[in-house]
Amino acid sequence: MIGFEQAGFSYGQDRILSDVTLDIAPGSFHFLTGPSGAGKTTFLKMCYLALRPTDGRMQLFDRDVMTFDRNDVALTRRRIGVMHQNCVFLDHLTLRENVVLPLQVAGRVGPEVERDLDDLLDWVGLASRAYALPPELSGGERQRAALARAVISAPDIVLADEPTGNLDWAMAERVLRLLVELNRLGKAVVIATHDMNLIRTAKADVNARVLRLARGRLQMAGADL
Ligand SMILES: Nc1ncnc2c1ncn2[C@@H]1O[C@H](COP(=O)(O)OP(=O)(O)OP(=O)(O)O)[C@@H](O)[C@H]1O
Repeated sequence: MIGFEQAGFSYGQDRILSDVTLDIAPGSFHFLTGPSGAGKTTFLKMCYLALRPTDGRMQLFDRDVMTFDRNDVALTRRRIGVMHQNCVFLDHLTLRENVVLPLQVAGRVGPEVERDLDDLLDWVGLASRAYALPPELSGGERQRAALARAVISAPDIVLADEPTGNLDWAMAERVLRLLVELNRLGKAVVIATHDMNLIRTAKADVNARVLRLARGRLQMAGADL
């Protein structure tokens, strides 16, 4: 699904990732951890084609990413849902309108989508907040709205960058549970996080692989987690 072979990434002269060899299989669950600035966001950006490796090889859905033209990138991104670290919403649109925006941009709205949207808002526990404006939402509501927006296109992969960063534990667990449910529905999930508690909690429920990024290298974390 996402395959890296001796892949690396540099911002100009600054080498961030080296020699990454990894396969993210359909339906798998990965945590990505490591110190601040280690390159977790950079790695996720490669996974959703915002960046391409500057060396080595990377495949996405069985195709070498270097062969993707703009159209391929746009089509492929629809198969990847992203919860960004600081998710941005359009403040003049309701939560419901913000969540459906990716489909609207892709010209894919209709009565069926409206139904799916209601189901999705219900699933994330935001049905009663559907017509609220983003500035009126709490941190936990924003994160769940970000998750709904990430999955509105029914992606095969869900990437989440610090999805529980500013949340209290009860809300963090709630967001985690939603991500675990998505994985049970067959989606590959990758979560970048500093929160070891979150990783331990998830490991009780899912067969998650923990990857640690440090000094530009990606390693499998030990069993002490
Ligand atoms: N667009 C950019 N141009 C140049 N350097 C960048 C760019 N984006 C990130 N960096 C640098 O790359 C390194 C890795 O950043 P990245 O955001 O991927 O780390 P991270 O592990 O996600 O950090 P955090 O946990 O703090 O979010 C950092 O040193 C950062 O300053």
